[in-house]
Amino acid sequence: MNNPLVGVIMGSSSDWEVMKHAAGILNDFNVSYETEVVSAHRTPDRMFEYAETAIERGLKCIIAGAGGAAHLPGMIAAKTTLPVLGVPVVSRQLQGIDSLLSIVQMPRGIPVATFAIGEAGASNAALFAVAMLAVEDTKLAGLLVEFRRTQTASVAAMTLPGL
Ligand SMILES: Nc1c(C(=O)O)ncn1[C@@H]1O[C@H](COP(=O)(O)O)[C@@H](O)[C@H]1O
Repeated sequence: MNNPLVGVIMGSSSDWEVMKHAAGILNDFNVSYETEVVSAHRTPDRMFEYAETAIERGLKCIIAGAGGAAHLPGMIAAKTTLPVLGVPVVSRQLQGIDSLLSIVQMPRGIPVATFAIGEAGASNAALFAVAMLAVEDTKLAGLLVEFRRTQTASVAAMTLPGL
């Protein structure tokens, strides 16, 4: 693949089961991306370096997933002006409510676009990244229209089991 356009990062390898759904969507749309474990809490220096070099490395946005005290998306957003898309990962004790609130309740001035808890949020964050890139890429825009068309057709074809 070409130089990565999207960074997909997460606080721990244990987040991969959720975050792989973002990677899967980017694969489907043939969007180049990189995946890394970066933690604001456990690898703060690496987190700063990742955010500070993101623009010069050619990234256009960063999808950041974390669970529990999920400060990673907000801290990445604090150190880069790239759009940051936050994915709350389901946590063991509080089922991801803690992750969601940690990501969504940013102070004014440092936004993080926050998605739903878990797999659907990871998929939608990637679809949102695709939509942002598609603004300047007509081929990608066409793929997005096709994706919606296929989705609409598959929902229209849904049947329900009898009683
Ligand atoms: N929320 C964060 C951050 C951070 O925000 O910097 N770093 C790791 N974590 C989260 O800790 C959870 C448990 O991690 P482990 O499974 O490694 O114990 C993960 O969901 C991770 O995202």
